[in-house]
Amino acid sequence: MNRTAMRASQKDFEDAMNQVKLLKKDPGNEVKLKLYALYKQATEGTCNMPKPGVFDLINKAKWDAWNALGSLPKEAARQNYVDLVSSLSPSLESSSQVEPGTDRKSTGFETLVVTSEDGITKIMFNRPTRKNAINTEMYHEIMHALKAASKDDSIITVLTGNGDYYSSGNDLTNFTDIPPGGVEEKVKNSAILLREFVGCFIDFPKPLIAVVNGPAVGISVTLLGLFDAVYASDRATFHTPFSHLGQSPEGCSSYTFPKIMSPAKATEMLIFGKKLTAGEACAQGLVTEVFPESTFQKEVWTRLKAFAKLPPNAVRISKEVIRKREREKLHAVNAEECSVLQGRWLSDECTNAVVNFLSRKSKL
Ligand SMILES: CCCCCCCCCC/C=C\CC(=O)SCCNC(=O)CCNC(=O)[C@H](O)C(C)(C)COP(=O)(O)OP(=O)(O)OC[C@H]1O[C@@H](n2cnc3c(N)ncnc32)[C@H](O)[C@@H]1OP(=O)(O)O
Repeated sequence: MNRTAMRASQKDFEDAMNQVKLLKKDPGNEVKLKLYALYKQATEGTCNMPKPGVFDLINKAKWDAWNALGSLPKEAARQNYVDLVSSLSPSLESSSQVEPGTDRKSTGFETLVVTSEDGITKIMFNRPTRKNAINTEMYHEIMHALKAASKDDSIITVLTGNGDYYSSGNDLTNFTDIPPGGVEEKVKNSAILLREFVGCFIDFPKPLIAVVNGPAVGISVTLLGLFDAVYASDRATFHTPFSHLGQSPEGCSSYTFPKIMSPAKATEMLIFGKKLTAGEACAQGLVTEVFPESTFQKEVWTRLKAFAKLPPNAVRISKEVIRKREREKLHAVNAEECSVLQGRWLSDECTNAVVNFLSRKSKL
């Protein structure tokens, strides 16, 4: 069958939407407007929105692109969308062969489920049997997903966990995979990876929201200081046992935590490893609001959907105004924390703690 005779299925269309997020190169504004217009036409039909005002430049450009499609049928728009994405990414057709049972919305990710709807991109940690511990692949995939989310049509981005944990932090088996260059090379590369990873959170341009569905440990806690809002189930706990692990604070927490919760309270968490309940974390300002587990998902997602209806430009510009003064400082803190951690990872204190965990002699 030639392409014009083909009709893209809903599955092809969803695959194409996911593929757009994985594009390595920004396709440029003109193509992005075409994609937007075809997507709206395919999902909602003929443009039925009021024309935005002349000063709302971005939304006016989007409206113009959608309106220009006139009464193009939904099926044709869907096919044109798939064809356009396919022309941007030659690998689309082969990657649409997804293993049975794989969540189609997360095509391309091994450790995450990434979905985008109602103006919200949701990045869900998806290693529930490992308590969503972050292995090297997951560090890379989170960075990839954040970069895609920063450029997509969504208004807000949400991180959450699949299963009973939000995340148990760094996967301690990351310490076991020593390359031919030896442990020094491993430590150096790990510090580069960590710095780049945390940098993605510092620079993220849209509101970043954590939906903390259960216990959070280590780096998954420290990063919360870089989020714009943190909603937690009353089942969640917040634990940064760095001294117990022979390590030191990261994720800019050496700077953000004393500011958020006072130096003394930050000391209890970051040096003495005090585990906070969700209520305590809220009282300290790390968590925005706590919800009962029984209504957590419903209440939080209702609220987030309302946030995602706000005018996109106002939301993005407001985040920039609030965050920009601190960005340079945060990058400097991040660099210093990573440099200190390199030394810690080579210490006997750290080695012993990791060996004890991996040989099942210790748990938090
Ligand atoms: C030199 C190279 C360094 C490379 C580093 C790269 C960049 C790192 C940057 C960040 C640095 C550090 C920050 C941190 O995050 S420190 C915090 C690290 N996390 C932990 O110490 C948690 C360890 N886990 C536990 O203590 C427990 O598992 C738990 C979380 C309290 C849950 O206990 P549980 O009884 O409810 O469940 P359990 O049976 O233990 O867990 C199920 C299986 O999952 C495995 N698992 C859980 N968490 C981790 C983890 N963080 N790392 C590796 N594996 C984990 C657990 O072992 C179980 O597996 P199995 O069924 O026994 O095989």
